[in-house]
Formats: sequence, C-alpha cells, structure tokens
Amino acid sequence: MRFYKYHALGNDYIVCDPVDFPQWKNGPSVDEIRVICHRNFGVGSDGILWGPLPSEKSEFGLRIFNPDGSEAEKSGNGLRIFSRYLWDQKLAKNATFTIETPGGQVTSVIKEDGKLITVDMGSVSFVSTKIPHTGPEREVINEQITVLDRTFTYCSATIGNPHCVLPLPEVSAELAHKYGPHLETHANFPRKTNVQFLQVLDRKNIRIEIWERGAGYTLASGSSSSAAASVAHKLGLVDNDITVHMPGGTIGIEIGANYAIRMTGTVNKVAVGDMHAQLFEVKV
Ligand SMILES: N[C@H](CCC[C@H](N)C(=O)O)C(=O)O
Repeated sequence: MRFYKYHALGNDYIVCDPVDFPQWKNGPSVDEIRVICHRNFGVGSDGILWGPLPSEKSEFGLRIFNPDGSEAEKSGNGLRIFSRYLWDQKLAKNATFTIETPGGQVTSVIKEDGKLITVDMGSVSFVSTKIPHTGPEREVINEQITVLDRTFTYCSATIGNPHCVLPLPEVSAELAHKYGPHLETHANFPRKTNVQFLQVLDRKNIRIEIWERGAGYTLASGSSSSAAASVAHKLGLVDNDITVHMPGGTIGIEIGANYAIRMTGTVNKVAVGDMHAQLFEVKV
C-alpha cells in the first residue's frame, strides 16, 4: 500500500492512488481515513487525496477526505498537491490539465517542475443556497453570529466547499482555536463550514487564521485563501491581485470576472512510503 506525502505551506496531504489500494473499491472507509491521518497512530496528515479516478468531464478525477473521515467538495492545497503527484508520476502528459472534484472542475498549470502550481479554482459565490447557509436566499454579507461569549460580523462564501469569513482588526491562532470549533458546527451551516479570521493588511495583502471543517487548525488553506480574499474584495477592501499570508506561508490569489479565482502556491514533496496492515488494527 504505497503512499505519497506532500505539503503545501504546511497543510499536508497523503496521496493514495487506486492502483496501490485495489482493496478499496469505493475508497477508504471512515475508520481507515481517521487512522491514516492520525498524528500518533497513523502516517499523519491534514487529509487524504484519493485519485486519479475516472472522469467523464475532466482528464482526472479526485476525491478529498478530511482527517475526521468526512469528504470535502474541494481543497486548494490538496489540488496543488494532487497536480504535483500527477506530474511527478508522469500521469499528466502536459503541464496544463483538468481535474474533476465533487465541487466542480478545475484547471492546473505546473510551473518550476511542480514546485509552483497555479489552479483555476472556479468561482466564489456568496449566495446562501449555494454555500449552504440557512435562511432566505441572499448573499450572506455582514451578518451577525454569536458563539460562546462573542458576537461577530461575518460573511459566507463557497468555492465548492463552505466558508465563514470573519473580518477583524487583528487575528490570532488563539481566536481560531477558541471560536473555530463552534463556528464550524454552527446551525447556520447545514454541512458545517470552514472558518477564517480575516485581517486586511492593505489593498494587496490579507492575513488569515484558519479553522478547517473536519481538520481543525491548519497552517494554510487554498480554498480558505480564495474565500477570504473574495470576501475582502466584496467588501471593497482589496484589489484583484492579493497575497494571502498564513502561518505556513503565502498564496497568490487573482480575482477575475464573477469572482473566478486563480490560485498560485508552492508544493513540497515529503515522503514516499508503504502502509503496513497493522496500521488498520487500531480504531481512533
Ligand atoms: N477541510 C476542507 C477541505 C480542505 C481545505 C483546505 N485544506 C484547502 O487547502 O482548501 C473542507 O472540509 O471543506
């Protein structure tokens, strides 16, 4: 059971290719995902990338799993990592190719032999019924939400997966750890949500602290960068080309017409290894 581990700005994923896991007819089970991703009992990662899968629409298909066993519609860092895997394994014959995710088709462009990758992520929407977010259909902009001892003003967006973006004068990891879990599971979000605390530094730079749906605190997130940059732009606070600063590093976001997002960031290869059958004897 060969696996390939990469990270994107410290947001790490394990690529599991169906050719190496013939026993997984429909992908890994929740128990298998949870133990593989576990930092002590498993290989350890912020998620699993299951692919390449057959696709009728795109050149490659991909499924994305969070460490809690849930499935994500899209992952920006995950898509850069999977694109790098396809390039490294010579499965991608050209430097530009398409990938189908449950959250829509994306287009990847390999640069610097895979050390830098650009992904056209699709378009961001703020519409409640697309996120999904409860209440009447509207764009979720500057609404109020109360968790624990605090009421925040927030916006919500989707780029295939759901996001709750909270603009503040200053952000911190402590904010993400304290309020993130409660926002992630708030009743406003029927499919839960990713959470970003947003600090606008200037018209070309933002800073975010992230609490991910199904993964918790992470050092970087491509879909979070896309959503937070789009919210900042929607609020008139930034221009179209933005650098998103996160604890793990920076991602470039270009906002096009109708909030079409072009994301550019690095990928680092970590390891290639083999999972042992005893890994699956533990349930976490
Ligand atoms: N936890 C996310 C998926 C991974 C997102 C993040 N790692 C990224 O790079 O976009 C979700 O359930 O929607």
